[in-house]
Amino acid sequence: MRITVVGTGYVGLVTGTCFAETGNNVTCVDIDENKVKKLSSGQITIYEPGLEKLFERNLKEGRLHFTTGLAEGIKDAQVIFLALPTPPGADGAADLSFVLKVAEQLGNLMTDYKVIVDKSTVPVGTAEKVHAAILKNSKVEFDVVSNPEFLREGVAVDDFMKPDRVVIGTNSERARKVMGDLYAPFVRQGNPILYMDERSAELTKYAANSFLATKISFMNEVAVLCEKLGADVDMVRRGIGSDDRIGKRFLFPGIGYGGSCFPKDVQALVRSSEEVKYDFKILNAVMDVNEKQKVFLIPKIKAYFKDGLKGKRFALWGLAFKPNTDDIREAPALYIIEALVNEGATVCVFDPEAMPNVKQVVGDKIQYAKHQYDCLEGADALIIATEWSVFRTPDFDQINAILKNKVIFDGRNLFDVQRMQELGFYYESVGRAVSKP
Ligand SMILES: NC(=O)C1=CN([C@@H]2O[C@H](COP(=O)(O)OP(=O)(O)OC[C@H]3O[C@@H](n4cnc5c(N)ncnc54)[C@H](O)[C@@H]3O)[C@@H](O)[C@H]2O)C=CC1
Ligand SMILES: O=C(O)[C@H]1O[C@H](OP(=O)(O)OP(=O)(O)OC[C@H]2O[C@@H](n3ccc(=O)[nH]c3=O)[C@H](O)[C@@H]2O)[C@H](O)[C@@H](O)[C@@H]1O
Repeated sequence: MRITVVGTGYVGLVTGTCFAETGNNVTCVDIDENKVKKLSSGQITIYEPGLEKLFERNLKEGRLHFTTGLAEGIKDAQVIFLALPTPPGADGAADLSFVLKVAEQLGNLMTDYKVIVDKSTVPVGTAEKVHAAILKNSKVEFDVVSNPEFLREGVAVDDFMKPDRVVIGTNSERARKVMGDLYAPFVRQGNPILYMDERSAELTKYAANSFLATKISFMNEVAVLCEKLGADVDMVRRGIGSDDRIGKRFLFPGIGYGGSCFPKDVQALVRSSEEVKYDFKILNAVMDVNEKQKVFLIPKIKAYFKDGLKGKRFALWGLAFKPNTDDIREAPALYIIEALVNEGATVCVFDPEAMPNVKQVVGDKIQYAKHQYDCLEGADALIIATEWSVFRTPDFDQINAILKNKVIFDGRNLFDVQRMQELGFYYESVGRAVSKP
């Protein structure tokens, strides 16, 4: 099939590459000239494990093309995916201007039947708005489909290639057939394509992200309670997760959910609810808990350093909002850095992938180490903000030798408390006992 993907950011590039991998001819369109230039010359623009190999192969074999020209990009396409940004507007609702602008342009450019697919995360009713925006200028038949994306950064290729489910929202039989054929190679494992109406598909995406965020905030509150009541959140997590009705995944407490999606999508669903005069109480609490959780470690750090944080030096491991990505959007580490710097502390950071992105935002307010152990030099304590694998089994002798005090504040519960006790570290984590040698 001939496919066009408009918007070649995270989702667009993964979508385009994976459809090319299953034999389709894909053109990716983006207004960012620099990005298109890089991608056309074989330079990948995002860090995503496993993507580069597929990208290079499909580019070389001529199934993947990049352009800044929308007209040229959609000329022969049977299906056009819109993978455009939907950032929060001033009131927290999703800003649809990117999507609707392209929809209006498409109306002028289309010369034969096409299926236009909303891949972006968009509020209920957007498919109808996109339809209306295209119809304003269009002289040809078309269908608009809602096909939300559920991939996670860091495992995006696997999530796209082997999805738990594919949601296709349309009432058009013609579009349903096209989408079914396109996704057939991805659902061979027996996972379903769920056909539904556009509105249900749109709400499914927000409900999924909001439910996952709720699980996380719930566990973060359980963790607080564990600390107050002397229970261990790891045990409680295992205890409840073994029940199939609850499930083991997304029960890890920590320093709050970040990233480009959970924070914005939970907020957008709350705004959508308000528009229909519904007070979504649970989600307001989920957001509240998450705000507090991002700086959960700060009071612990302040309580430890009774003489204040002014002049103290901290080593910080992990900047990305989660491991295996260089994405720092809404990363809890940034909130921790801000709080420490505001208290007059010095911070030296290390992250395997995200340091260039942090440098752009935070600049020389902090120091950047070349190696995870370099930033421990002269530090009063180590703080862990992202659970990269390289941080899970560090050389504790080296930490001990370099770090000024044997003090670790761990926002991701990486180490066994008993072991830290034996190693002689003062060690605080989330929802577990404190190791006080
Ligand atoms: N990042 C993720 O993990 C996921 C994101 N989503 C949703 O997918 C959508 C896209 O997200 P990302 O890929 O992360 O965004 P992104 O910000 O990485 O990429 C968007 C791209 O669209 C381009 N663009 C903007 N206006 C354009 C125009 N008029 N014509 C052509 N290109 C244009 C930008 O230059 C940029 O390259 C959002 O609605 C997001 O919520 C859904 C699932 C996962
Ligand atoms: O709509 C989106 O963009 C995507 O949002 C999330 O994916 P992503 O943001 O890439 O990352 P997750 O793995 O979901 O993690 C999100 C945040 O939750 C935190 N988290 C996750 C799991 C957990 O148990 N505890 C926890 O604190 C992570 O540290 C991270 O900050 C969803 O998992 C995807 O299904 C969805 O497609």
